[in-house]
Amino acid sequence: MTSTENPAVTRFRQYLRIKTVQPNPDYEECTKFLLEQAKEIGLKSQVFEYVKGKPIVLLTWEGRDPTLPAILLNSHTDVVPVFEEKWSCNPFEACKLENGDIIARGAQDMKCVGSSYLEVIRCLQDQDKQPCRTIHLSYVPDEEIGGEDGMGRFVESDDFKKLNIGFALDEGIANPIDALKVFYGERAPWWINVTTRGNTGHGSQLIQNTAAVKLNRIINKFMELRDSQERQLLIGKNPGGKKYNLGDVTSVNLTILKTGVQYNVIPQEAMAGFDIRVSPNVDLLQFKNLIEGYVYSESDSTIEYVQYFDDNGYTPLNENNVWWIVLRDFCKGRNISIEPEIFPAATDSRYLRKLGIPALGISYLKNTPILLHDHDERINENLFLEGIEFYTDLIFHLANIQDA
Ligand SMILES: CSCC[C@H](NC(C)=O)C(=O)O
Ligand SMILES: [Zn+2]
Ligand SMILES: [Zn+2]
Repeated sequence: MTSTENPAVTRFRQYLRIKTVQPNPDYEECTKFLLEQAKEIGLKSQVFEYVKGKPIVLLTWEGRDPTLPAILLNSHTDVVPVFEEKWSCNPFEACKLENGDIIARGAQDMKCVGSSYLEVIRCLQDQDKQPCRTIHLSYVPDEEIGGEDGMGRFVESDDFKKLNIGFALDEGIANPIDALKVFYGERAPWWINVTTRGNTGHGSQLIQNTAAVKLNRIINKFMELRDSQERQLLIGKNPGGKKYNLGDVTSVNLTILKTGVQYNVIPQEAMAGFDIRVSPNVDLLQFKNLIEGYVYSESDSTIEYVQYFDDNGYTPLNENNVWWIVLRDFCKGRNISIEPEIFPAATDSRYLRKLGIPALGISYLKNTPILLHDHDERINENLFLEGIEFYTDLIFHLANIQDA
């Protein structure tokens, strides 16, 4: 006998089936779906399109006291590409296994969260529990490719300023153990191209100051920096005596190398691309001077910032942060362990924190393998439903905070 599926799960699976996959996400279909949901629930909806074809869907449930700063529940609508042949079923069918696992691209990152937010509003309305603060649900495009045309543009707009956001929730990551990750900051993503130029000639000679020789010296400096950070991660302790997490150190990775035309011709130009993530413990200006010093120590060498974020501030988790206190005590009361950390990669929260808006990243994915961006990304339907209960009570508490 087949049991009937919980309607929340059915709606979640519908959302997963919309192919918002980069590089050509179907944002039109996605917007249609979200607006239908809003209509069903009775939420006010707005669509902002600061960049053509990249809609930001904003759904609003007004609170009992709309003069109080509002809560923002943010999620991105795009998902990363798939290697379909590596999946055990079609990543855009959202198939469900006997054990309740739902397999789909976006199941963890982060349509489970975006769906849960909608279900939270349904639940609170069913329970006749209108909180005092207004709740906005933002569904933003392009997070997976940097978010400049999504959250980046949104936070700069008057539409955003009018919302008077006091606190935001955004994505987290799965945790294989029985605890929730809570992200209160992230590292600044810098993607750089280092280009060197030098003498050319016959490949049989020992010509001085070639582009490759210069680039090699620069790469070595970056690699020494990488080694120091790796050592800190593996054996170091922070000033509080705790082991470092990845988010606490700065990562440097050589990810692109380009040069050469023919074996016996010394190339006149060489390029190295690095993915650097600058920890919130680091002064950004000093760090910029340090790496530019590496590059400019070689003649005719340049640095280009392909991705650059000039803020690595975080949301302090102290007694003055009433949002954090409520969240921490809420989890404690429910016997849910939490692990506060710095997110190692980049999320849309950085745009909010840069404006001074406190933002915490939580995906209700405990006891779950980390499968974001991986093959067979999945979430169990029972965990998804448990997450809705969690978010419903948590968001109700947060949206009823009086003094913040
Ligand atoms: C710098 S924009 C790219 C964003 C992407 N975010 C994640 C979560 O993978 C990253 O950190 O690589
Ligand atoms: Zn994500
Ligand atoms: Zn992602």
